[in-house]
Order: sequence, then structure tokens, then C-alpha cells
Amino acid sequence: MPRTGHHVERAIFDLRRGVPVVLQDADTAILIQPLEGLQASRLGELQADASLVVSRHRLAVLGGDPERGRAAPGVEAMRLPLGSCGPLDLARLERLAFGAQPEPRAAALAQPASVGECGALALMRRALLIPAALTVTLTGEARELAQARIAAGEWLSVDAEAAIGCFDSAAGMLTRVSDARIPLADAPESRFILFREPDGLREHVAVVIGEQHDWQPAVPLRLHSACLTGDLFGSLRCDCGEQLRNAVSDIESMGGGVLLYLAQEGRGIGLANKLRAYTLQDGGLDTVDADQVLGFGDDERHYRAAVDMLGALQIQRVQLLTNNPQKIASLEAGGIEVVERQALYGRLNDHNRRYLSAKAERAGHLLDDVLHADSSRSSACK
Ligand SMILES: Nc1nc2c(ncn2[C@@H]2O[C@H](COP(=O)(O)OP(=O)(O)OP(=O)(O)O)[C@@H](O)[C@H]2O)c(=O)[nH]1
Ligand SMILES: [Zn+2]
Repeated sequence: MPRTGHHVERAIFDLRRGVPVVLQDADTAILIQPLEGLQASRLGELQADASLVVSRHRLAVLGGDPERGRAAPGVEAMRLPLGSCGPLDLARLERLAFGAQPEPRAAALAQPASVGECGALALMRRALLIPAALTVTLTGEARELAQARIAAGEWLSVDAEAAIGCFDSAAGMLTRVSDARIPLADAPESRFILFREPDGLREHVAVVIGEQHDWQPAVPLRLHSACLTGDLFGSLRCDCGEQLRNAVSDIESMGGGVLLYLAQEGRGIGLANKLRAYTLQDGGLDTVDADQVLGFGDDERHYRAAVDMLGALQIQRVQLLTNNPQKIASLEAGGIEVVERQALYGRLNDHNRRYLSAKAERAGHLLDDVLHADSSRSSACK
């Protein structure tokens, strides 16, 4: 059975195209079909004993107890058996997977997911799809048919444990791919260095401002998660674009440093899901609850890539520009010494006030100054 990572990456591409994948462990084989992009015509092919695998965040939204029957700490996936829920119907599946209303009767049937089902959910999240998949345990003729499609190259077979570890395959050994001098309006002596994750799925950029020998003893550092809407188009729904530009000019005025532009759009849920979350927010939910309706936790970001990039740049001590205590904790857990934090704000407006308040109240971001004094620049903090 294949255990190598590259099957996982290929499976992710198939899943993003709506093609099912077979996950195998020692005894079982399950067919997984992402709910996102599922055509009603495919439902007929899936057997009546299909299950819907969702995250424990999603189960909580449906009205279930996310801790009940949890297979092990850290296991995020739960199985909703569909057999007793009536015929497979796309609208009903979508209500279960990302509808805003609770479904207590379905939630009460939730069971802990198998290894393969945990792998299915991990792949959905790595593929930046809605974290929900239809799964069918393959037995008898269905299993033989699936093996024939795998042999013909039509479907991929992936080891279930390798699927569970699909986030780990991105960690360590980032490749430094290319770099160039890019003079920025607010920091003329800047260089962009592109790093690629080992599984090839994501790329991150280090913007190095000024000369490294000027940065001692601690390097001014910004970790910036991608936000297409804010960074590029100046969306008023968030503060990202202004934070990005303020970070560049602050680092320049501090004598140079590094900005890591991380491929973590939408706090790690991807742009498609962030747009879905915005629509849910327009219906009244805050930023945390909207993500949870879609099946995500408060914040899906990891900072392992950032730690690796700092390692490649030989940076161990930093002065971090952030209001997010989690970024400080993650760097320190990765062995980077954060000697000082410096606040970094965008401007408060009528569109982002609720978002920033929710970040402060629900995720512990240190935004008192901007929420209460309408400051628009950064300030040093201890
Ligand atoms: N899921 C989701 N993501 C959002 C929303 N608004 C902004 N984002 C994303 O949130 C992330 C913000 O990134 P950062 O500014 O680096 O981080 P931060 O957690 O705000 O912490 P700071 O360092 O204090 O700025 C970006 O990836 C945005 O795309 C939202 O409503 N929902
Ligand atoms: Zn933003």
C-alpha cells in the first residue's frame, strides 16, 4: 500500500476537481467524495449506507456534543450516518454540512469517525474545501469495482494515516526557490524571497527590508496572513491592507527587518470559505461563529512555515509587530525568542468595527487602543 506523500498531494488535486478518492488502511477501504462541488447526479452512484463526515465544530453547530464519542484528543472528525435520514438529497446534505440552522435529530446520531474518515476530513481542510465529505465503506463488488478504477488510473488510492498527516507533509525543509530586489514605495531597499512548502501546495514570501547586519539584537518582524480582499483591494471589512502597509513603513523606520507574507488566506480557511463566511456574517453571525458554521475552528493557522523561514534566514530573536498573542506563542513554541511586541493597527471604520471587536472579545487580540481611541498607527508595547 502506498505510504508516500505524493499520493496525498495528487489526491488533494482530485478532490478539488470533485473526483472521489479511496482511503485505505489495513482492513478497510472507504470512498470519499467532497461535499463541495458534488453533483446531484453523483448521488445515485453512492450507496444508501453513506455517511457524512463533519468536524466537531460543525457538530456543535448542528446541536450535537462535540466531545461525545470523540475518538481521541485532537481528533476532529465525526460521522453522521445518513441511512436513517431518508434518501440522499443534495439540499439536505448541504444543510447538514454548512447550513446555519441546527439539525438536532441528525446530530444525535453522530459517532466517532474511523481512521479513514479522519483522513478524509484532513484532506478536505488541506484542500481548502468545505470540511465535509460523503464516505462509503467499500465491500464486496463495490470494492472490486473501486480497485479496477484505481488500477485504470481513474481514482487514486491513499493510505489513511498519510491522509491524516497531510498537514505534517508541509512542515520542515521549505525550499528557497527564488528571490529578487523589489523596491517598495515605503521601503526602497527590499528583497522578496519565495519559499515553497515541500508538498508543493503553498508558497510564502519573505520581504527582507534593509541589510541584515543592521538588525541586531532583535529583528523587527511582521507575520502577515494573506488577505486578498484587504491587502490588494483595500476591503473595509478588515484592517489587513492598512496593517500590511503600516508594517512595511514601520519596519523601514525601525532600520529594517522582515515581513513574512504567509499563504494563510482567511485565517487558514482559504478565500472561497472566507467569502462564504462573509455572507454568513452579513446574516448576523460574527467572524468566529461564521467560520464555525462552515466547520472550522476559531483560527486554522499554523506558523511552522514561518518558523522554518526564520530558520533559513538565520533569525532567532525578534521584535514582533502584532496584536495577536497566538502568533507570539507559536513563534516561541518554535524556538524563536520574541523579545518585544509592537502593536500594529489599521483604521477603525463602520464596516470593520464588529470584526475587530469580535477578534478582541473572542480571540483575545490586543486591540483596546484601536477600539477605544481610534488610533491608526503602531505603538511599542511590552
Ligand atoms: N475566516 C476569516 N478570515 C478573515 C476574516 N477577516 C479577515 N480574515 C483573515 O484574517 C487574517 C488576518 O491576518 P493577520 O492580520 O496577519 O493576523 P491577525 O490574527 O489579525 O493578527 P495581527 O498580527 O494582530 O494582525 C487574514 O488571513 C485575513 O484574510 C473573516 O471575517 N473571516
Ligand atoms: Zn483582511
